[in-house]
Amino acid sequence: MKLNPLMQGIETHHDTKPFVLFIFGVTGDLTRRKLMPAMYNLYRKGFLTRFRIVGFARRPWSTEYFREQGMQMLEGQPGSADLKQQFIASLEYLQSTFEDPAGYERIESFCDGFRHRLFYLSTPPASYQEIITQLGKHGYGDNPRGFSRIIIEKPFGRDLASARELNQLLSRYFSEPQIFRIDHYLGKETVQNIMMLRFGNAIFEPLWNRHHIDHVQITVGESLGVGTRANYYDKSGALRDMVQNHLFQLLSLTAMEPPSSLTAEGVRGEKVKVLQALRPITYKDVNQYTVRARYTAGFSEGEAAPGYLDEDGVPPDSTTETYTALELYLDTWRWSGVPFFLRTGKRLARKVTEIAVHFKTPPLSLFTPDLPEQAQNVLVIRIQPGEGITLHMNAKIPGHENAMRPVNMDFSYGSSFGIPAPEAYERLILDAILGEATLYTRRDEIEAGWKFVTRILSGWEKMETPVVGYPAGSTGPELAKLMIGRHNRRWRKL
Ligand SMILES: NC(=O)C1=CN([C@@H]2O[C@H](COP(=O)(O)OP(=O)(O)OC[C@H]3O[C@@H](n4cnc5c(N)ncnc54)[C@H](OP(=O)(O)O)[C@@H]3O)[C@@H](O)[C@H]2O)C=CC1
Ligand SMILES: O=C1O[C@H](COP(=O)(O)O)[C@@H](O)[C@H](O)[C@H]1O
Repeated sequence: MKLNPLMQGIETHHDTKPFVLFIFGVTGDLTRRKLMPAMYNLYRKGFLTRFRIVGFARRPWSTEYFREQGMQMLEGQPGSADLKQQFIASLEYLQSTFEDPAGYERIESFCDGFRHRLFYLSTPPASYQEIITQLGKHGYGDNPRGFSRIIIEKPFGRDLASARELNQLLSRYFSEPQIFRIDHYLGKETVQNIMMLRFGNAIFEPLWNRHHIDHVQITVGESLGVGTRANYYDKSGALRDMVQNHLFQLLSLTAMEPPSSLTAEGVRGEKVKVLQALRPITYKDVNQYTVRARYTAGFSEGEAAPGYLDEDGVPPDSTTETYTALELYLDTWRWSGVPFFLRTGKRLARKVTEIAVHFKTPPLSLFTPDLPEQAQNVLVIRIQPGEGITLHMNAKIPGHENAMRPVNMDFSYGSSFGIPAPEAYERLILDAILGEATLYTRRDEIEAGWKFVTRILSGWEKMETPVVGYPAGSTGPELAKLMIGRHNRRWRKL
């Protein structure tokens, strides 16, 4: 493959076939912040040879205006102005509403000279059905001359029934290998590294089970509040927005059995078994194994922060949770009896995503201090920020006594590799172009996750589970501390 002379000399390993990418909802926030920079960076790094990006949205933009906007979307990205102009020249605009069949009839005319097509649905979820049906009815699910793929943003449904409905609709027009359901956590380097850590090193796997592991904590904390997204978020809440997708992906990768191959089917086949092995939380147990909460006024990063109910766009009678914590069990030989504690929330003390594997304490205590918690080895996989892995262990304090204290063994991506990790969307879009689906969620995975979560949602409704408060900028509600405290364990510091 010939490298563009303006490119920065980064070696590429894949050669993509010429394709047209249709972005539905191209005037929206996701395209501006993530998709356009990701496509540009793939181009800059030499992954894309011949391509066209067609923006499909309602606003009366022209192709010229779209290109101007496109340049603005690349502000702050590396590379010369000439390189950016080269990239921008591949943009075209198709103005239409999603409901108007005439818009879809024009799609073919943007494909001249290109055999392969991708349709990216970066739109309000309420529009997915309309767009899929229109694409299907216009025959874009089939493409005898090349590939035709569809990428769908989250949220994929809002419960089991709606996720199934969406899957059924998709399957009328597209086959499973043509469908790419996005979970951007799978595009994060550190998330991909979970499998490398577990299956690329011989030392962890023998310990990775109920004989040696006491419990696992998975935390996705955010310091930001709901921001400008109340309209979407208030109809969703933390359980739907974060647990069903991102936290369940982290759980699956942590708890899965080794796949027999690294193919999409091999990996996804093992991941789905984890979700299927989750012990269901019945409505009677919902208040024991789950916590729901929302932030009240407080201080976040040194500034006064309003409570959720006072955020713009949040209805005064909202009962949406901005925090949830779960105690989960996997009914498998490997994990029987090992609790998995999951928590996620907005407006917490800091932004942190991590998986902490807490190992059992030594069977006999020989050294001081004899504090079980300190003696516990913990392997912390830091997804973000400060990407890396830390092993907490105990070491002798220098001196004449046999005293010990916890110390850390650290691996940091920044200092070990010295190159910035690509943005999640970069990797994910490239994989869709290449037809590689390992980092996308399969139909049965989505449905298994929703099945578990929908049961909790109806339990909350039936038991009228209260939404307790936690101050903005805090480490979460007291109830979550009590939940984990019942087992003489406690959450890691946020
Ligand atoms: N933004 C983010 O950070 C994230 C977003 N997502 C998901 O990505 C998707 C897109 O999000 P986002 O970009 O924020 O959404 P926006 O609301 O910013 O953009 C919506 C887009 O859809 C277009 N649109 C809406 N209705 C119609 C219609 N009837 N006909 C034609 N065009 C229409 C809008 O066009 P116009 O403006 O011209 O009216 C706009 O381009 C959502 O599913 C969201 O959940 C997922 C993770 C993060
Ligand atoms: O999907 C979503 O993820 C973000 C958090 O993503 P991260 O990459 O910053 O960890 C979350 O803020 C948002 O509510 C949710 O829709």
